[in-house]
Amino acid sequence: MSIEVKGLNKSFGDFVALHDVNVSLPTGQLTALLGPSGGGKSTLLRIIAGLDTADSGTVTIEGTEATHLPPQKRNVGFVFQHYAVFKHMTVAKNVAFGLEIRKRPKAEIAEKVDELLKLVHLSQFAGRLPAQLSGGQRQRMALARALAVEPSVLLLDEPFGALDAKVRKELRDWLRRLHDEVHVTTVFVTHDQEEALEVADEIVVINNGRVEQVGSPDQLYDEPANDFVMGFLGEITRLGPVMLRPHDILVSTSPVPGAVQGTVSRVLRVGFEVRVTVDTPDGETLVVMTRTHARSLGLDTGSTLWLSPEPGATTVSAAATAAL
Ligand SMILES: Nc1ncnc2c1ncn2[C@@H]1O[C@H](COP(=O)(O)OP(=O)(O)OP(=O)(O)O)[C@@H](O)[C@H]1O
Repeated sequence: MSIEVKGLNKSFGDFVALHDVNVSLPTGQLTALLGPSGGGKSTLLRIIAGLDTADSGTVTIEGTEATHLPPQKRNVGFVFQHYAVFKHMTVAKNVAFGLEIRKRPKAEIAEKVDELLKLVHLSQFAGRLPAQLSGGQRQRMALARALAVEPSVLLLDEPFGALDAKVRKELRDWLRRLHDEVHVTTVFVTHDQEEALEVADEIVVINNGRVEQVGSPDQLYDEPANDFVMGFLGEITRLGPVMLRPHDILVSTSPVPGAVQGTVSRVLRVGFEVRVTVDTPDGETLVVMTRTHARSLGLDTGSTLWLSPEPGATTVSAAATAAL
């Protein structure tokens, strides 16, 4: 294991930011810490980096007990959303910085900087100042700088958070490719489920200071541990005793044994999908997504429908979801 976090607790005054957090992250993997704002993702990352201390619990990095080690002794590289770059230094100098303070030989530094700038596709900008780069280019420079000292672990806190959607998506694909090339154990924080599902090998879902589930994108999607995980990864709706995805509901215009009966209150066509809002006799409103054109089913406001989960649909119990 590259990173082992055991029994971690952290409070700020009365506020519990992390509650008995346990995670094991294998070497070489790209892991996302995913969850809503304020859930504790950054606090966990900062404690792994050594920028913050836990009230109790341990952090082990590559087999070394690191709980009380200062950041510079942990062999971690980090990149934060509001990158701290040296504004007066060129891109090449920024990347070389960590190696220079470690007093590496000049030739070795030059070679390493060259190699890293190639890796992040910034070779032609080596002589520019950070202010002369775009936001995405600056983040790539920050990644090259973090990688320069060959950390055993790379920690990224919403590294693309401040960038516009298109650049964000490009950098996301690029990070995945970079990771496939370099294989350094990487942990990144995101509140964007699509980003986590697309990029990560493994996702740690964190909410209210607790780990809700750890798993591959497929595991989380196909076997969500609870309604929170399922709802955070996409839209869910309640159908009788279960929660499920709106497109996993079978619609019938004639009675089906065991199905939930309801009345259509709205039909909305969005491209190839039809979103049908249905009111049930016990006062619930749910949304069904169907690709069949509503007209072919004869659906209209006021129609009666019978709804049941598609065979094989992923469902979680609705018992604990009263608070949703
Ligand atoms: N230094 C601090 N003092 C007091 N409270 C703090 C401090 N740092 C974090 N918190 C609180 O701890 C909780 C978790 O914060 P954290 O930054 O870890 O969340 P997050 O999941 O990373 O959220 P975001 O995506 O918004 O960054 C928040 O409610 C935050 O207000």
